[in-house]
Amino acid sequence: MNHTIESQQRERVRIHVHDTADEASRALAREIAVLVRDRAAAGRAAVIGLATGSTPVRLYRELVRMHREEGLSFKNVVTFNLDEYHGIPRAHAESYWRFMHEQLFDHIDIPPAAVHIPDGTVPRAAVFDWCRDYERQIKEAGGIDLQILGIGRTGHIGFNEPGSGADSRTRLVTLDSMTRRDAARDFLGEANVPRHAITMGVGTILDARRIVLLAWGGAKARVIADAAEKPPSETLPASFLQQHPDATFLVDRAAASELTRVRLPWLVGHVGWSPSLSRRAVAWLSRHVKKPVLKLLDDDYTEHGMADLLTEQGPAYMLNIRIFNELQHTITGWPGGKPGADDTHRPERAAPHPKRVLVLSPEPSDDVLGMGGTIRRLVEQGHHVTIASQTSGNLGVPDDEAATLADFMIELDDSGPRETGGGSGAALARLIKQQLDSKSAFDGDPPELRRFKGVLRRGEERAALRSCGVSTENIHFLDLPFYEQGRYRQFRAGGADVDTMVALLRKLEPHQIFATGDSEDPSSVPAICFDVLRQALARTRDDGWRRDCRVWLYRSPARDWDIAGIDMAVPMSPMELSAKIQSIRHHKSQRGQQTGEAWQQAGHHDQTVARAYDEFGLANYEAIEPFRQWKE
Ligand SMILES: N[C@@H]1[C@@H](O)[C@H](O)[C@@H](COP(=O)(O)O)O[C@@H]1O
Repeated sequence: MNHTIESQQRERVRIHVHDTADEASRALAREIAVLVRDRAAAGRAAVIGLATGSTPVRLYRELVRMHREEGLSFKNVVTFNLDEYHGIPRAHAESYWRFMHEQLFDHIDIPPAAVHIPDGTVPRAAVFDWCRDYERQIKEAGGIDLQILGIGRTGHIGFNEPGSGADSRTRLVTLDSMTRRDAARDFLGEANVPRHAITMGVGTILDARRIVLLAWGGAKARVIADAAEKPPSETLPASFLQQHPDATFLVDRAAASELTRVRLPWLVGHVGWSPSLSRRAVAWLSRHVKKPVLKLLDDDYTEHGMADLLTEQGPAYMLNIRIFNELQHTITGWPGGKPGADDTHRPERAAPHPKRVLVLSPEPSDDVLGMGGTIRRLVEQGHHVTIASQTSGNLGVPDDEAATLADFMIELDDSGPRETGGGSGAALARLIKQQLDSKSAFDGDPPELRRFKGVLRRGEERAALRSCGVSTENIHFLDLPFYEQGRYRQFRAGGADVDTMVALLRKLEPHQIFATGDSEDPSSVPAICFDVLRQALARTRDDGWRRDCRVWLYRSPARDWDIAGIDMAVPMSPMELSAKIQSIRHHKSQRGQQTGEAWQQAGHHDQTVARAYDEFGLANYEAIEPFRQWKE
């Protein structure tokens, strides 16, 4: 394994970091095209192992484009898919069979007989023989030339969960609880996620001549670093790829962010100590040696590879105080700026006051989850707060929630048209009930049902924001078209989405924009919403109001932030935290979709940030909502 340079010395597998997932996907598509064409020229088949999930979607789009625009033919291609849920029919909306056809096979000229996907409908008693036959077919095809992989947060490849050995073969497996939780969104509730799957084994995968594992977004960063830098072990099946002679991880910047060369570069070579890197290093050291910053000694620095930082910016006493002050200055109870105060060391400017503040929420509940406490403060401190929910979020509403509301409306109507007015509402409710009754588990919702579910989320959003003090006329629902016309993993934002965003920005001319989703999985709703904002900001770059506008990022509910990356920390008292939790609980349709309710997670994350500030030697708050300033 001689591929590493100094900064990559901890990496036990080849890793290519691309700026974006699109760029990485295009690079892999080019590699596949070369393989396919070379084999065609030699009169031979190219055997490719394929993966499902959000991750390879961009790759498949690019291959379809190459087929349509560049004449890339798949007539000599044979494919073997990694895995499939067991116990769901092919027609199920979430079957991998359907996924592969919708994403790729229906759009290219691959012969149907050349496509192999594990069969999730094989009866339990026949699975063992079926799996052996799958292995035989792979061998007969000459083995896999190139295997494409995604990675689950448990470190699984295919559905080889922790505990899968390096010599495991194609078989029936039980899904891990984290994997089922991650799939809960697609299946509208964890309870609907199948418990079993058929998957190629780790050994089957390792037999491929070349392997490329793809990963995008910050949620994958930890598992990518572990899979690349820790010794191979069954607890993290992707780590076995280290033992393969030709395996590559192809990742975007966000997914690379936990690699030692990115997170702790001073441990693997000489670095230039920029202010932000010094801050990160000191925060890390304090956590690592479990000492508040003001107690760090020169020896602590030198023993942890930071002697040159001391030489440049020390001694420890001076450096400690400087970083202490920097982090101290991120804390503010005035997220819109403190009017009339000296703002030299405050995260936000004092003037103008009040500010026009725009809070963007990818789906209706993201705003209160990420910054419910801060929204309340901004309103209390007299700012003009407008909230815009970018998408309707209707895909996130379980059927039974819609049924409950429809029943309620029908009941009102049945109890006497005079009192209720009767009429169109109840007629709609009856239509919704009909649609729910006749809907198969395999299909998407008809447009009326989606609108109805959207209305439900609007009601919840208004209730949640009302409890934060925001008045109803300041709540906008953008219903961005990419979401209304799409479904999970198939979203595609376009000009109409950006136009909507630009129109809102120009109407409000905000001094502050709060948004989220910047380093998420690029096919997730928050990431697409952020990208739409980014494009709208690029289009309005020369508008006069932009000179006085700051963009703040709030944290997505699923992840912790290192305190060194926080530019503004808004503390909450125990009362304020419980008020925030009450606001979140108004999003009733979102409850019970997974173990660990959203409000518990949000509270837990805010308390984790507060604890990190405390352990660093700053004030001890109940909870903190963190923000980062975004720069183009
Ligand atoms: N069986 C699939 C894996 O093959 C995939 O890699 C993983 C990650 O999915 P995503 O790409 O959506 O993050 O999900 C599932 O568990």
